[in-house]
Parts: sequence; structure tokens; C-alpha cells
Amino acid sequence: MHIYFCGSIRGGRQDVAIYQKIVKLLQKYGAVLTEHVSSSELTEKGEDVVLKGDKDIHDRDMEWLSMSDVIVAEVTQPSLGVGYELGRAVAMKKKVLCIFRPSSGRVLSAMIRGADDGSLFRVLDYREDEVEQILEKYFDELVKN
Ligand SMILES: O=c1[nH]c(=O)n([C@H]2C[C@H](O)[C@@H](COP(=O)(O)O)O2)cc1CO
Repeated sequence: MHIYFCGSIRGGRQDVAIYQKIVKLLQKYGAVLTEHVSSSELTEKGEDVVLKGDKDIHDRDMEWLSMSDVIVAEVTQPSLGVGYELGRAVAMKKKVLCIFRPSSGRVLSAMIRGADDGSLFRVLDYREDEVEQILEKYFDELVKN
């Protein structure tokens, strides 16, 4: 299974430790195409230093998105890029799981929470200590359907 993980980069790297935990857990279920999102070496500047630039990042990520079987997005830290990826994933009729931590004190965008349709696009609230359980339940159901 190909998994596309979305997390904030230029939107702010405050949650990188959680992204790392999530990516490690996701690797039990398949290949995570966007492992770099969880790298503690990646700063708010993004990858443009190592790659040719933003166009290459965008085009590579859209290719990975179209190759992926499921998209998992940690949406607590707001990010334009993550919002864009989610919109493109919906247009591609991909399976999407968004996870959000209400303990952050933030209120998730209505354009994300309101997109939950109970099947292809899911939004789940979680506490950090529940992340393993939440992913296990989601992927168990995914392979059954
Ligand atoms: O350097 C990058 N590499 C990259 O893969 N992305 C993708 C993956 C992330 O899920 C998302 C983050 O968007 P943003 O940088 O707007 O927070 O965009 C985004 C950037 C920088 O915008």
C-alpha cells in the first residue's frame, strides 16, 4: 500500500515530533511516500534548498498523491499546502483520513471538518496517546472494505 502523509512545513514545524510518531506507525501498513515531512532536519523553509525549487516539489508531490492508496493528514497545525493536498485528493476520489488534536486549543477549518462524508473522507479528533489506536482501527477497516 502507498500512503501519502501530509503535515505542515512552511505552515510551521511545531508538531514535527508527532509527525515522526505517525509516520513510524504508518510504515507498519505500507510505504510512506512523503516520509520527509516528518524529518526533524526539515525546517519551515521547506525542501527548496536541496531540490530545484517549488515547481519540482509540487509536481513530485502531485505524482505521489496520484500514486497513493490512502492519504493521512495531521491537520492540527494549519498549512496551506496540506489544505491544497487534501482538495486535490478529494478531486482524485482518494481515501483520506484527517486527524486533529482539540487539545491544541485550535478550531479546525470548516472546509476540512465539513468535508467528512463518513466514508472516503474522514476527520477524527484524537489525543496524542491515542494515535496508535486510531490508525489501527482506520487501517483495519480499510483492508476489510
Ligand atoms: O518543501 C516542501 N515539501 C513538501 O513536500 N511540501 C508538501 C508536503 C506537506 O504535506 C505540505 C506542507 O505544506 P506547507 O509548506 O504549506 O505547510 O506540502 C511542502 C513543502 C514546502 O511548502
